[in-house]
Parts: sequence; structure tokens; C-alpha cells
Amino acid sequence: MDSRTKGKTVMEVGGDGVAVITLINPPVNSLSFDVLYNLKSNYEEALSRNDVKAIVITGAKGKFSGGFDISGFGEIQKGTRKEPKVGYISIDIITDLLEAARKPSVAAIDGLALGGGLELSMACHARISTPGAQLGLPELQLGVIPGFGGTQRLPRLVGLTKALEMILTSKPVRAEEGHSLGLIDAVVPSAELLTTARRWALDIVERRKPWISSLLKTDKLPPLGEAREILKFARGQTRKQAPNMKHPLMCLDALETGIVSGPRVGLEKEAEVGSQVISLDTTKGLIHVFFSQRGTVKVPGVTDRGLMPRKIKKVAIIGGGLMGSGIATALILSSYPVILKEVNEKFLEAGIGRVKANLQSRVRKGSMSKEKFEKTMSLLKGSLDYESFRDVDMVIEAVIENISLKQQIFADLEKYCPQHCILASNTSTIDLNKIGERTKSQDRIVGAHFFSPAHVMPLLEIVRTNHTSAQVIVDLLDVGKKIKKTPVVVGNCTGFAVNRMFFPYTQAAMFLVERGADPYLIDSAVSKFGMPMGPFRLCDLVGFGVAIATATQFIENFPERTYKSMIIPLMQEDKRAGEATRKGFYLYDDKRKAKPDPELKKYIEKARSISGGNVDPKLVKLSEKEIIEMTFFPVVNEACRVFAEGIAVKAADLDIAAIMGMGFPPYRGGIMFWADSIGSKYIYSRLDEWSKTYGDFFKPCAFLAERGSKGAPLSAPVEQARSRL
Ligand SMILES: CCCCC[C@H](O)CC(=O)SCCNC(=O)CCNC(=O)[C@H](O)C(C)(C)COP(=O)(O)OP(=O)(O)OC[C@H]1O[C@@H](n2cnc3c(N)ncnc32)[C@H](O)[C@@H]1OP(=O)(O)O
Repeated sequence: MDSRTKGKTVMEVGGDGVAVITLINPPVNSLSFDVLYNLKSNYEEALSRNDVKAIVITGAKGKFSGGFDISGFGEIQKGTRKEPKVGYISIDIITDLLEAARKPSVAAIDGLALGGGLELSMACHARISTPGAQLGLPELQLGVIPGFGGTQRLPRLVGLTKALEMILTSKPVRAEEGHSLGLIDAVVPSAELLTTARRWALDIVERRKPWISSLLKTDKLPPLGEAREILKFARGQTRKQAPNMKHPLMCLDALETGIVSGPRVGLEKEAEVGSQVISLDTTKGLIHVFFSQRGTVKVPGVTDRGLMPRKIKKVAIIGGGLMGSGIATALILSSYPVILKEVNEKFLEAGIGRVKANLQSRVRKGSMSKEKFEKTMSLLKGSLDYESFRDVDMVIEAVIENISLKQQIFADLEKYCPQHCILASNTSTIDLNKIGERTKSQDRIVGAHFFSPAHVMPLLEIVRTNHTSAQVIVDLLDVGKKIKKTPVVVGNCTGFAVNRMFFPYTQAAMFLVERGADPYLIDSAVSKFGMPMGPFRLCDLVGFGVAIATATQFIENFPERTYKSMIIPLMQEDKRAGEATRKGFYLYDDKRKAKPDPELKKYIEKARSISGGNVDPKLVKLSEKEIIEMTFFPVVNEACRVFAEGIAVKAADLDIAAIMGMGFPPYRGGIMFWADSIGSKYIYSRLDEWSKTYGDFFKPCAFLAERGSKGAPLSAPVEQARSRL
């Protein structure tokens, strides 16, 4: 393959008169422009050759295609590639050349047929797949719309309701379901895929099998009035679920046009909308997230050293509380045998009970069978001592945030665990060097910071000290992948990356209410911005105990920029500690529905009198935009510090940490991406102004000041010399 081209297709014509065109673009045979243009010329050749009767399209190495090459969107957005004439691929190539050809095509689908991959196959006249095939149109997840005729052919093949479900949820279906839906014509074992597809293609030529153009099918479409009702409902749901995104509604427009005005007009509408969505900010954000998420496992100086992950056969977890039991659940769900250690029978039983409850909830929801439940639970063993730790490959400590307790545990682990065993801590804030102070095992000490509930939340912060070996990081990255987490490798400091970014967010909110802003308006503005909930609702959810413990760590370690609000401690004194006590910033009913509490004013006023601050008329009347700036610019400021200190190696890692750890809206691309979309100069100037009026909590850090003064992007790499990793 030419090093300048991205992928290709090859065509082989057999003695049976079938031309087999194979898509080749590792690792997922994505449809780059090179692949698509090659496909076009193979088709033209096949159609003009007298020895070719029919065509089979397949993908190399067990994967049909993961869809259009997503980096192509980036090239179009940056202007480094000119977008082809609107509709050139979907109409001129896929519809007019391929589907309308006088020779039939059959798609032979193994593995993946996603996005453009499935769309290409739907333009073929039949689809044969293997049992493991995944078929889906996940484009909306990327901020784009199904572009190669997907909005027109899928409803005609599987019906409007199912097509909407597949497109709006971005979830693929398996081959068998695809078969029952009419998306797939036959499911055959891998070894028979090509021969069946070839025969099927010849059968179409011989009229033994129907020659079906998906675009011309109408039998699965509901009557017009019903279709309009279905689409109206879908629009309503979409507006509710994705209020800040335009592309899902634009996609529905393309679907509706095809149903109302016919598929050709629908294709034209799809092409027009498809070209418009590429330049939406939300699309840029989502595409950035796609690549950033895959980039977190590429750690310079660690994963580029040719190290292979060691096999982790058995894991021990210390502490069966909420975190320990969640981590144990995540591990046994991915088939790791786990020992759960507690200090007494009662706690051990409770810990195992929590794991059981986590799995039982899956059984109740129907996502786990009873047999699988029993099998999974059998991987968990309880223990009250360290004797069974003699053959474990990794220990994850998940006890309360108490330094001396953790130090004792790590000293004990060093005695009982084998030399190679990884010693990990799930601490969320404590310096790992302190935790390992009483050991000589600093090279195998690492942070494995999970987020609660650990078996559900997708992020794993892997915390590396200056002593942690690269091998240990590689091992933990591998475990993270196996338990389906997105790992982000960060450096060691109080709060690591996520909590360091999180803390100023809640602090800014406390500051604003102490100066007169309405907490419920802040929560509402932040939710509208796209966070799952506002800072006050969040404090209630995590509980004030956790909030105070975290604040203590930050006050101790970053006193110069910590805003010391007394609102939470005052409420805690009155035994209102958040949702668990039914009272916090909100009041909670039996169904845990939150409602504002007029009594909150009392605590705010008292906290204000303690801090000596005054109500500021400007802050009482903040607009939603100002609320967002005053709560999130301090987060950007801290993210800049984390980046400048080398705690995160790439700004994109902070984007993923903010999205998966804080709930920052993915369509805004993550905290640094969002900041750059606003501009460093503006963010710097706002923080600078606020710091002069309201104090050092808002003071821009040196990194932000430097980049802000030049208007330089915050996400541009930091020079190596300054990076700690
Ligand atoms: C004019 C344009 C019109 C376009 C119309 C069309 O309708 C639009 C599309 O088709 S958009 C693309 C739709 N497809 C997808 O959204 C699929 C995205 N990919 C995935 O979901 C997954 O990658 C996977 C299920 C295909 C494979 O998952 P797995 O966990 O096995 O592997 P990774 O996710 O780590 O991916 C491995 C590497 O492959 C790269 N990659 C995957 N898909 C694409 C793609 N469509 N384009 C380009 N690159 C892709 C991914 O980035 C990984 O690369 P690394 O360098 O990190 O290894």
C-alpha cells in the first residue's frame, strides 16, 4: 500500500464469474476516500468486464467495515481536504453506480458493519453475514448522520420504528436479530460466508433469488399519517434527551423527507444535511472525543517501549465498602478471580452482599442469566487475613481515606504478597508516595482510582508516581481494557486529575451563593449547559461527609486558592448531609425527588457572616452564561495547572477525564477543547478581573496567563521538560 494512501480495495474475478471486492484498511476497514474511490474504479471495471456476472463485497481479516473513516471528517473540518461534491459518494457512487447496476451485488459481512459499512451493504442486493456480525448506524454518536443512504435504506429494510431506534440510540444489532428484521438475508458460519455470498449473487443473476433494491422497497414503511406521528414522537423525545444538539433533529428531517417525498429526494436531503452537520461545534466536539478516548491508552515513554502486559490471574481487594464491592463486581464480571478482604465477618458479609446485589440487579433487568450470576459469584472469595494473598498478582486497596491506615496496609501487603504483585490504591485524593512510605516497593505502587459506582462508571484514573514502573502501568492499562474501562494515566498529587478539576467547580458554586446567587438557578443553568446535574444537587448525591473530607485535603494542600465555605459544615452540624438524610441543598421525598428548601437561606446567611463576605448585587443577577463562566472557568484554570505540572500528558486526556469523571457534556469536547473553543484570551481576562474583585480563588495560573496573553490554544502540548510523566 502506498504510504500516502489510506487503505484500498482489491478485486479478484473467479472462474464462476463473480468479482470479489475486498475492503482493506486496517484495523477496521474504514471507508477512507481512497477506499471509496478504489471501490468505484473496481466497480466500473467489474461492470464493464464480460467475464463478470455479479459482485460480492467483503472486508479483509474478518471485519466488513467500521464505517466511513472518521479522520476524514476532521480533514474536512480543518480544511485540509475538500469535501467531495455533496451527494457524490452516496448518490453517484453508492446509489447510481452500485445499487442501480445491471449486475447484482451481495455483501458478505463478517464482524463489523457499522455506519458507512452497513450503508454500503444495504445498497447491495442481498446481505449474508456470520453469526457474530454487528450491524449498526452509530453516526449520531459522532455528531454526524448516517450518510451513505442510511437514513433512506434502513427504514425501508427494517421498518421506521426499528430504524429510528437503531439510529437514535446508535446501538448495533447482532446478526440473528438483523436476520429476523430483514436486514440480513442469511446467517452462515464464517467458513461458508464467501461461497454462500458468491452463490447468492449468481442465484440473483439466474433469477433464483430476488433482485432487491433496498431504496425502492416500500412494504416495511407505515402509511404516511402513521409515519408522521412516529416521527413527531421521535422529535419530541430527541428534543428532551438531547436539547443542545441539532444533528439528531436534522437526521429526522432527512428520514421524513424520504418518506414524504420519496427516496431520491430523501437521499438529496440526507446529503445536504450530512454536509451541514460536519461543521457544527457539537460534531467537532464528539469527533474529538472519539479519538481522544482511544488515545488515552497511548502513553509516551510507557506504551511505546514494546512492553507486553503480564497476565493478571488473581486480584485481591481490601475493603468491601461501596468502592471495594463495586471494583470486585467489575473484576468478576470480566472473569477475574477475586479475594475480598475485610476486617471482620460482619463487614465481609456486607461486602459480599453488595457485590451480590450489584449482580442481582442485572438479573432483575434481564441482562444476566441466573446461571451466569452463579458462575460470576463463584469467582469471589472472602477473607479476613492476608494468607490467601500469597499468589495474587494485583491488590487494590479500597479502605477509607485515612493515611496511617493505608500505610499499615501497604506495609502488610509487602510482607504477604509475591514480589511481582502490583500494589494499587483506590484513593481519590491522597499522595501515593505517602501511602507507600513504609514500604520498599515504590516501583509497584500505583493508583487505581475508580469512580462510584465502580462497576458502572467508565473511567479508571491510573495514577503513576515517579517510581511506578512502566510495566505496572502497562499491566493496569490491560486490566482496565479487560474490565471495559477507559483508563487515563495521570501523575501523582492531591486529587489527581479528576478531583482537582472537580473541586473548583463546587467551590465556585459555594462562593456564588454566599455572595447572593440563587443555588437553584445555578443548578438549572449548569444542567442546561449539559451536566447531568448541578453542583448543589451533586453535593447532595455524594453526601456531605465525602464533600468535607475532600475539602479538607484541598485546604491542606492548596490553601492559597481554596475558597473556605462553611455552608456544608453548617448543614452537616444540623444533621442534614445530603440525599441520604433526605435534606441537603434540597429536600427529598420518598421517591428521592428533589425540591428546593426555603430553609437553605438560613445556612447561606450564617456561612456568609462567618466568611465576612457581602451580597454582591452583580452576582445576585447573573445570567446563565455568566453562571457557566464563573463555575467552569475556575475548572479550566485548574485543568491548566494539572496540564502544566505534567499530571496529565495530553490535554485530550483531561477532556476524557472531565467527560467520564465529572459528567462534562461530551458534545462540548471536554474541558480543554471547550476552553479553546471560547479562547484562552477571554478566559484569562475574565478570571483576572474576578480575582481582582473576589480574590485568589479566581487567580489565573501562570500557564493560563502565558497562553492567554498570546491567545494561544490551551491544549497545545507542554514542552517535554516540564512534563512529569
Ligand atoms: C462524506 C462522508 C459521509 C459519511 C457517511 C457515513 O454514514 C458516516 C460514518 O460511517 S461515520 C463512522 C461510523 N462508524 C462508527 O461510528 C464506528 C466507530 N468505531 C467504533 O465504534 C469502534 O472503533 C469499533 C466497534 C469499530 C471497534 O472497536 P474496538 O474496541 O475493537 O477498537 P477501537 O475502538 O480501539 O478502534 C481501533 C482503531 O480503529 C480506529 N477506528 C475505528 N473505527 C474507525 C473509523 N470509522 N474511522 C477511522 N478509524 C476508526 C480507532 O480510532 C482505533 O485506532 P487506533 O489508532 O487508536 O488504534
